[in-house]
Amino acid sequence: MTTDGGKSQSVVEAKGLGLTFKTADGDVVALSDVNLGINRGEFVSFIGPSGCGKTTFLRVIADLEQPTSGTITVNGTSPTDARLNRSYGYVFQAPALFPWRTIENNVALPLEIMGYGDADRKARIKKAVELVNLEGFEKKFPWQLSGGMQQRASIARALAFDADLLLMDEPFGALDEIVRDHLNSELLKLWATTQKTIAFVTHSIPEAVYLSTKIVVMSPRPGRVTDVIDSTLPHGERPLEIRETPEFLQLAARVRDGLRAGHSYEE
Ligand SMILES: Nc1ncnc2c1ncn2[C@@H]1O[C@H](COP(=O)(O)OP(=O)(O)OP(=O)(O)O)[C@@H](O)[C@H]1O
Repeated sequence: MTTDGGKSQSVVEAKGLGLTFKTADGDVVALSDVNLGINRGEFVSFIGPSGCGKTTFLRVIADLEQPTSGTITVNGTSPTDARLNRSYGYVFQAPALFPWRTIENNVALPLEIMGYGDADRKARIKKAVELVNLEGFEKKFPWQLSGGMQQRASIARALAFDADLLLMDEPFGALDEIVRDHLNSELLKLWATTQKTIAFVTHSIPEAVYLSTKIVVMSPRPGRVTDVIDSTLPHGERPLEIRETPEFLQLAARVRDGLRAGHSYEE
């Protein structure tokens, strides 16, 4: 296994990565021969049909699943070391906030676990809450907030300890289109401001194209990467209207072609 000691631009490096789940009904090949690099500061989206291994790949990065073949490094180390070094924040599909804790106390949770002192904790909560535009809602409970605001709170929680890498598993999948648009443009701003590296799972072609500097198209049975598209759109903030430009539509068409090629069934 090669490591770069954290010096290079590479945040995630997967080589020949495979993961087969052993189940009562036999083997399930969730990932097969995945070769992929994510560089520092990139916004990488993973798109593909249900069951193609997107979540599994994120979970391997996060050390929540163990690969059965190949290698993967995170920040130049093993995923286990990266986890112990608090190298990433994880945002789940559902907000997963504790209902009995206020927003600020939910954001505080990882900081409490990590043993940050009172003053440091307060400063970090303030900064994270500002980054997701939730000022004024710190004392509210999750159930007093809309779904979009709850998801912003869980992003704030993932940002609170300032990990360089943000893993986001379909964070806006359950939200309506208008709210999703809004959160997409906020997320881009946040990414441009913080210069984090983001790995983002989605089912939506426009979302993947709008957000990403790189789009990884995956296909199921077994989960493999069928196309890696470097975005030609400007990096950094993008107006929502960019989605009507020929360049955007061309990228979207390429993603769609990649998804079609990976499908073994009719639409
Ligand atoms: N713990 C597990 N045990 C057995 N099989 C699993 C396990 N976790 C995932 N799988 C299987 O591995 C495959 C990949 O699952 P994964 O959740 O990574 O797909 P996905 O692309 O994220 O899907 P979705 O878009 O629906 O979230 C699926 O066939 C799934 O059923």
